[in-house]
Amino acid sequence: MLDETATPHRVLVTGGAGYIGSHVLHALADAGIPAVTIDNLSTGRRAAVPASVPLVEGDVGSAELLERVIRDHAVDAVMHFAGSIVVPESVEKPLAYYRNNTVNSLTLMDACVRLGVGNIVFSSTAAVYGAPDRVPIDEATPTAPINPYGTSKLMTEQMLRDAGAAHGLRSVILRYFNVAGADAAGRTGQATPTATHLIKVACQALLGRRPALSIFGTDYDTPDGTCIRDYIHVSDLADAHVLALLHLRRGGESLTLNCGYGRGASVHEVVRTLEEVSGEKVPATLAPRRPGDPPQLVAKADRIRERLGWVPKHDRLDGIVRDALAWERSLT
Ligand SMILES: NC(=O)c1ccc[n+]([C@@H]2O[C@H](COP(=O)([O-])OP(=O)(O)OC[C@H]3O[C@@H](n4cnc5c(N)ncnc54)[C@H](O)[C@@H]3O)[C@@H](O)[C@H]2O)c1
Ligand SMILES: O=c1ccn([C@@H]2O[C@H](COP(=O)(O)OP(=O)(O)O[C@H]3O[C@H](CO)[C@H](O)[C@H](O)[C@H]3O)[C@@H](O)[C@H]2O)c(=O)[nH]1
Repeated sequence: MLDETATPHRVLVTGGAGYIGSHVLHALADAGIPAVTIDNLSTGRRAAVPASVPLVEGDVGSAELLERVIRDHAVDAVMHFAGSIVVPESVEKPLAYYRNNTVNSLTLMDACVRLGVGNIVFSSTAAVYGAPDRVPIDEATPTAPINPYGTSKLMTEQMLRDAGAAHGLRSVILRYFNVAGADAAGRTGQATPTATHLIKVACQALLGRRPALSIFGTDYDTPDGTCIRDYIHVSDLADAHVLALLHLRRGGESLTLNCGYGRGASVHEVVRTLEEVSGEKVPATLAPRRPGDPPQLVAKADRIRERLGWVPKHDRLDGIVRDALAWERSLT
C-alpha cells in the first residue's frame, strides 16, 4: 500500500518524454500537481520533460521498476501514454505492438492493483472505432478496429473495465482523435522527425525538411475528395487529462470519453490553412489513397464537456497549424 507519511502524492506519467505526455507534464506543472515520469526514450526526448519532474529512464514493462517508482514517489494515480503509435508498423509487427501496448499495460495495471493505486487515465484512440460508416462518432459506436494498433488499445480498454469491476481500479479512457499543434509557449512539441501525422508532415514540407507532402487520396466521398479528420490541439488534450485526473482523485466514476472538437477539416483545408498562416506554398503532390484510411473521422464530443467540464481554448484550425509551424521552425 502507499506510504501515507510520504506526501504529497505524485501522479506517475508513463511516456512523459513523448509528444503528448510532455504537454501533459507541463500542464500538470502549471497546475502545481506533482508528477514523476517513466520513459525509455525510444521515441521521447529528455529535453521534453520539465525540469521539475523526475525522469526515471526505463521500461514500463518492468514490474520491478514500476513497483519501485510507485513506492518511492507515493504514486496514487497513473497517466499511461507509453506505447507504440505507428499504424502501418503495427500491421508489420503486430506482436511488438501487443507487447508494448497491451502486455505492458497489463503489467502496469497489475502493479496498480497490487500496490493500491486506484486511478488511471489511459491514452486510447479513435482507431478503436475502425472505419465507422457514420459521423459524428459517439462513444457508443461499436468498436471495430481495422489494425493491430487499434486492437492493442481496445484490449487495454477492456482490461481496464474488467480490472475496474473486479479490483476497484477506476479509469478515464480518453479516445483521442487527431492530435496536432504544440505548446503555444514553445516548451515542447512533436519532435519525431519521421512522424507521419498530416500537420507535422505539411509543416516539414513547407520548411523544406521533406521534399513534398503527398496528399493521400483525392477521390473520397467528401466535399473536396480528401479525407476529413477532427484535429484537436495537444494543449486542449493536455487540459482534458488534468481534469480527468482531478475527477478520479475526487472519487469520480470510470468514464470513456472521445477527445475532439466535433468538427472536421479535410486534407485540402489543412494545407490551405497552413498556406494562409505562413504566406507560403506547401509543396504537395496528389497521391493514391493510403491503405486503411477511413474517409471521415469526426467525434461527437459532448460527453467530455459534460462530464469533465472541459472547455477547449485552442480550437481554431489556424491556431493549431500556427503553433505546429512555430514549433517546427524552432527545431534545428
Ligand atoms: N499522437 C496521436 O495522434 C495519438 C492519437 C491517439 C492516441 N495516441 C496515444 O497517445 C500516447 C502518446 O502518443 P505520442 O503521440 O505522445 O507518442 P510518442 O511516441 O511521442 O510518445 C510515447 C512515449 O512513450 C515512450 N515509450 C514507448 N514505449 C515505452 C516503454 N515500453 N517504456 C517506457 N517508455 C516507453 C516513448 O519513448 C515516448 O516518449 C500513445 O499511447 C498513443 O497510442 C496518440
Ligand atoms: O503525409 C500525409 C499524412 C496524412 N495524410 C492524410 O491526412 C489525414 C490524417 O492522417 P494522419 O496520419 O495525420 O492521422 P490518422 O487519421 O491516420 O491517424 C491518427 O488519428 C487517428 C484517429 O483519428 C488515430 O488516433 C491514430 O492513432 C492517429 O495516428 C489522412 O486522411 C491521411 O491520408 C496525407 O494526405 N499525407
